[in-house]
Amino acid sequence: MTATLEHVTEARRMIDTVVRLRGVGKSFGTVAALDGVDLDVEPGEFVCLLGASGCGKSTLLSLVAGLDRPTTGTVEVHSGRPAVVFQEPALMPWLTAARNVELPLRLRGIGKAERTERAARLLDLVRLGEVGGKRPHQLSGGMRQRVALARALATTLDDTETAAPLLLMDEPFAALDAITRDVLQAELRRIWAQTGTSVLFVTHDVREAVRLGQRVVLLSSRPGRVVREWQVGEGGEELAREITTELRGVISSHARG
Ligand SMILES: Nc1ncnc2c1ncn2[C@@H]1O[C@H](COP(=O)(O)OP(=O)(O)OP(=O)(O)O)[C@@H](O)[C@H]1O
Repeated sequence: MTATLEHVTEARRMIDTVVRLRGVGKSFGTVAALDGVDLDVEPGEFVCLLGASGCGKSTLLSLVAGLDRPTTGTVEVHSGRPAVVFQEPALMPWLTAARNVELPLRLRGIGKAERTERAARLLDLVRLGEVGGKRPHQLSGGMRQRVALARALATTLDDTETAAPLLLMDEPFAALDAITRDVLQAELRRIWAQTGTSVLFVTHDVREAVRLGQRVVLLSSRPGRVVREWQVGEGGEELAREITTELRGVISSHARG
């Protein structure tokens, strides 16, 4: 077991980029959603993609997830199974929390004993160890989103494989109340640090981006292009103000255009 984990760590060290986008453009008919986007995500890196509504954030995430193809440019993803978490948890209502987490393992043909054990471990990781037997309607919105996160981790984390894990998150906390959102942001940072997964997190909330990301990438409005990016260090408040000013500039220049 130790040897396997060492192999995994070594292999992850050898991959220098999990996501690499070069000159990516995407058009829907006459609507240019993205244009000339270059973006890298390194193994274990937490990148927040920030932009106003309609700037192409979800489109970019769906290209990385392989749900759609770019019109121009290249999308390379070096991850065995990237997992997506959306704003809505999209759980199967007839399955318990534990069975929902097991689902991606079941689809990969992993046997009952192993998937039960892995699902229990992941539910512990998201601090839902006590509620594995409950169905989605018996859980709060925040708990349902924790189950969705555990299910995504079941998809992308794998003790026995060498591929880098990757979580793609599309405004996953936007539908939650402020207190629950605050708690889940802290939980996500803890889980990211514990699992070493790369995260590409889409948001229109500057504070959320600065709180969560190691790097914040600002997209312009239609077509979405990378305008600027920041490494997040100390002084989050000041950085949030600087990014907000830049975001407002991007929105007003779009409104004039
Ligand atoms: N399947 C599609 N067909 C046609 N137009 C689309 C399609 N998907 C996205 N678009 C358009 O592309 C642009 C970018 O959409 P996208 O959903 O990626 O933006 P977003 O930044 O995620 O927005 P929001 O924050 O509001 O979710 C929008 O103008 C949208 O109307």
